Amino acid sequence: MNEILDAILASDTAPEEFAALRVPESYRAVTVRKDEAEMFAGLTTREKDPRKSLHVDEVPVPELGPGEALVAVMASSVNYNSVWTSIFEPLPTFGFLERYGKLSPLAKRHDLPYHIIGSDLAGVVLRTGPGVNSWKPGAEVVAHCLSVELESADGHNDTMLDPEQRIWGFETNFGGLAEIALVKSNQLMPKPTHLSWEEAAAPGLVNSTAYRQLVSRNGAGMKQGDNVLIWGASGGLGSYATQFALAGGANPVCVVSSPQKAEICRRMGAEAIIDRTAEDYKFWKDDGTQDPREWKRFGKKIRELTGGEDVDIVFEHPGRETFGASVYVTRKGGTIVTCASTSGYTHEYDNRYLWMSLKRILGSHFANYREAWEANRLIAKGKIHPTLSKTYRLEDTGQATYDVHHNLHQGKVGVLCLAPEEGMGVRDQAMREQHIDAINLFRDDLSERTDKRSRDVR
Ligand SMILES: C/C=C/C(=O)SCCNC(=O)CCNC(=O)[C@H](O)C(C)(C)COP(=O)(O)OP(=O)(O)OC[C@H]1O[C@@H](n2cnc3c(N)ncnc32)[C@H](O)[C@@H]1OP(=O)(O)O
Ligand SMILES: NC(=O)C1=CN([C@@H]2O[C@H](COP(=O)(O)OP(=O)(O)OC[C@H]3O[C@@H](n4cnc5c(N)ncnc54)[C@H](OP(=O)(O)O)[C@@H]3O)[C@@H](O)[C@H]2O)C=CC1
Repeated sequence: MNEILDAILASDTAPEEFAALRVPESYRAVTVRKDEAEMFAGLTTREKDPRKSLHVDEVPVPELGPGEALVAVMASSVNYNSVWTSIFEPLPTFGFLERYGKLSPLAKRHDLPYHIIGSDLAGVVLRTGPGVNSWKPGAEVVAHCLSVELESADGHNDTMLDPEQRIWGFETNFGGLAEIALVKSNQLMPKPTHLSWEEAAAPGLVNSTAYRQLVSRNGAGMKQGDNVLIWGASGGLGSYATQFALAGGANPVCVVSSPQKAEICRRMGAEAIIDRTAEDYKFWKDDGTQDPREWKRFGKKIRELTGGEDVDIVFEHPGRETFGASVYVTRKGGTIVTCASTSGYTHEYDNRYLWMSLKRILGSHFANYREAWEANRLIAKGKIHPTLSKTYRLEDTGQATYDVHHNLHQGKVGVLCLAPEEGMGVRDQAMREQHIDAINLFRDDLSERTDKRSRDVR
């Protein structure tokens, strides 16, 4: 592994030298273990502690198949699906691996008693399998997390509709929170040259998801001037949705839960911000009854901020707790676009407000190949920026995941895999300088941001 790291850090290693490097037999990876899937039985969701279920194990390098690549992972990031996996909710992920394993002998490799998690990476291609021509050893890449087989016509227009669609590192094995990852080569995209490894690894999953959900014609198809209500506007998904709204000429109405998060939204350029903690909305009177007066109070607040207008689009993901309010506050003919249900997946809303006002609810999930590519291109062009706030070592992924589980984080949380420290891997310093303030906007404090500007990055 040291030889691989030296070759990457040298930054002028030729592709043929990368191809000649010996791939080790094993590597360190963050795993959950099948025999621990019941370890949190009887505990509440909040009590389930990722620090107990996530391990850093030495695992064998998987056999490389046709159309695949082995990537040396410099950095990865924590996604909320890392939280779901680590608390074995809503299902232990081993069922996904077992089902995938039935597909073919190659897919059977994924069905193991341990699951290497992680759905983002930035790193360097080490080896490619038969049939891979576009990517060579030594290429600096990021990977999106769409794994598809594409043997069925169902997915030929929109690869998210493939019946064998899976999220890499969640529904497949050999994910990105590791020193080496196995991906299909179609997941690979060029690493943005102005970003460090951990910055480049941060946007992938959430940026692509927000792009489809909000911008793409497969999602809400946001247009200039739209009012867009964004829940968790400084969180993983929301921090990209807010940027897309601002960059696309829409008006984000950002919902957050603290003055610090409100300040981050302001720094991004948003003006309409609601602190849900300060406003103390109680959309539910008890576990089974919502309070429409609270929906109305929320709607009035939105109207105050928009000059009397209702929202064209609600960017939904909290789910059960907010969904009734989201349907209520959407304007006539508007769209509630949802990709998740963090607070509970059985939603309740008053359907009269949906049909009488001709609103629509739209389901959205990750992004197809093309959308993921377009979302990464926007990062590479400096139109949309990573929202990395903090970076952990691979050994501390449990703590990093705990932070996200308990909503202690801002934006995205990064993990250094092979990268020995933050700030490495920048290839276009001039472009970085142009965007440095935006890149560091989510960093914890100003002094850290100043450090990052002046550090001599490799
Ligand atoms: C990019 C990042 C994303 C995120 O972070 S998303 C958030 C994290 N993800 C989640 O929380 C989702 C986790 N996944 C799940 O909870 C489950 O994954 C699903 C609920 C989505 C699906 O569960 P399943 O048990 O796989 O569902 P079934 O499709 O109901 O399959 C069971 C059997 O039911 C059959 N079936 C499906 N639809 C029908 C139908 N309409 N009529 C009759 N049968 C049906 C199937 O074929 C299959 O059958 P057979 O067991 O024999 O294979
Ligand atoms: N289908 C898909 O493709 C994808 C789905 N997801 C899912 O989306 C969800 C969010 O992911 P992500 O943005 O990365 O997570 P984060 O935790 O980074 O951000 C979510 C934000 O939502 C807000 N929030 C959480 N709970 C509630 C609540 N009960 N009411 C109102 N706001 C709430 C919080 O912001 P604040 O406290 O400031 O209000 C929080 O910061 C997860 O369930 C994840 O699994 C994520 C990516 C892709």
